[in-house]
Amino acid sequence: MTATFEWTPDARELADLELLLSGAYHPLTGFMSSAEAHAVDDHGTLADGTRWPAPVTLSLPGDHPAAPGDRVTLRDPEGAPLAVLTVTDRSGGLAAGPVEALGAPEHGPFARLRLSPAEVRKELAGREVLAVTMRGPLDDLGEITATAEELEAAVLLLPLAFGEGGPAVVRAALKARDRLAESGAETALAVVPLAPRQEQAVDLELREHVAEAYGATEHLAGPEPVTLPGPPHRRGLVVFFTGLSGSGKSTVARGLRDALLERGGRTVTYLDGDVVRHLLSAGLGFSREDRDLNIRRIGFVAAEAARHGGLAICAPIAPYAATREEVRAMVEAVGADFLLVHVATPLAECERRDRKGLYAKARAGLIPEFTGISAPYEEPEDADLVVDTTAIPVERAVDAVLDPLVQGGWVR
Ligand SMILES: Nc1ncnc2c1ncn2[C@@H]1O[C@H](COP(=O)(O)OS(=O)(=O)O)[C@@H](OP(=O)(O)O)[C@H]1O
Ligand SMILES: Nc1ncnc2c1ncn2[C@@H]1O[C@H](COP(=O)(O)OP(=O)(O)O)[C@@H](O)[C@H]1O
Repeated sequence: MTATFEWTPDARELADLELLLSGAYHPLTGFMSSAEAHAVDDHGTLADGTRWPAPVTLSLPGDHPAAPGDRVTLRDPEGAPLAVLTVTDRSGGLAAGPVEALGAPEHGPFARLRLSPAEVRKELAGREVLAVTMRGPLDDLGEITATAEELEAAVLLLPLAFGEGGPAVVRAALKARDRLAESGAETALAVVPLAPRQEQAVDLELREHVAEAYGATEHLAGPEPVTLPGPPHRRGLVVFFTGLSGSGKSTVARGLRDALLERGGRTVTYLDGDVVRHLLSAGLGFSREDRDLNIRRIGFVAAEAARHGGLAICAPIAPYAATREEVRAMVEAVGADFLLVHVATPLAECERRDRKGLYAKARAGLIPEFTGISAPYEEPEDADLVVDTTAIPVERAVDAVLDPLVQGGWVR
């Protein structure tokens, strides 16, 4: 019996899916099996000997029930169905098989410029085409106009828009198109959601394949973007405190917030653990699943604040290392910095303080899954700062966090 399941691929996989469906990855029509991906890695060829530079795969956790013969509806993060994958192989943590589109995908900015290879080939039919794939601005158009003239070719700008920087690349391509038009070159433009590959040679070869699918007879790779991160005092920053209940997270986090507001110069979002649990995470308990969801929600809000250059302070227990790492990745993905502060006050001292009487209750077995007593706290191995508040006044603990922020240039 064929069963139908659901899955939401990650951003890179969704970008690959779009290219599979649009024909930009011709002759590929689906995701590769792990054997096919290895063959591509080892020999640079598909099973039939066709050259192909990069694995195009879809990860599916081992405990996902889809088996060969089943169908999986692939959805975007907002839940819109994009395609159906008919599973032909499940090994190596992957799901392989052909994909079929389900309606037209929804796009964000510059949706009207997401032309398919067939549309572009039709527009430029019968012409020599010089395709220029770009991930950053084209400062010097001389080489492009000279090559196009020599080949008597139309220019096809293919901004490779993926991730946060995507819209900026498309804006750069639109500018270049205007300047090329002024110089009299016939110019077309299509946005291609091709995520960069780590190895430059692989990336270049894949760009060439995609350009060819769009009808290119020649391909020029635009310069790599030079990303100069802004100065630290303008970059987003998340200061994420973690530690046992009673270790001093809230006290130090509040002190830091107040010190920053007194200095001025940065907008501060303070996500207090208790306030979060009353609003954002109301209804969640203290199972591993609920704690993880709580921390992901905090991370999401903090990353949104940091995306726009804000400084966010969070102070939950956050007992699990993997979840803290997820939050670090979420924050770094929006181009902001992440500072993990381990408030490493030992359990004995937290229990001695027992500010809310919770440790006594936990010892008496009245609170199940209490961190440090009957639930784990995974000590961070990746803390950027460690502060033990056992024997220091609050002001010193606050300075221990504020000083590195000033030293690092995040706060002036
Ligand atoms: N079972 C159990 N374990 C740990 N803590 C408990 C529990 N039940 C209630 N509380 C109270 O909830 C506060 C911790 O909530 P957090 O949101 O920071 O926890 S977590 O990060 O989701 O693990 C924590 O507050 P703080 O003392 O400010 O850390 C406790 O007061
Ligand atoms: N150096 C210090 N830094 C922070 N808290 C301290 C310090 N010394 C003593 N404390 C006391 O420890 C307790 C910490 O509680 P709290 O900040 O609510 O911890 P958490 O948010 O980690 O549960 C407070 O009663 C605070 O006054």
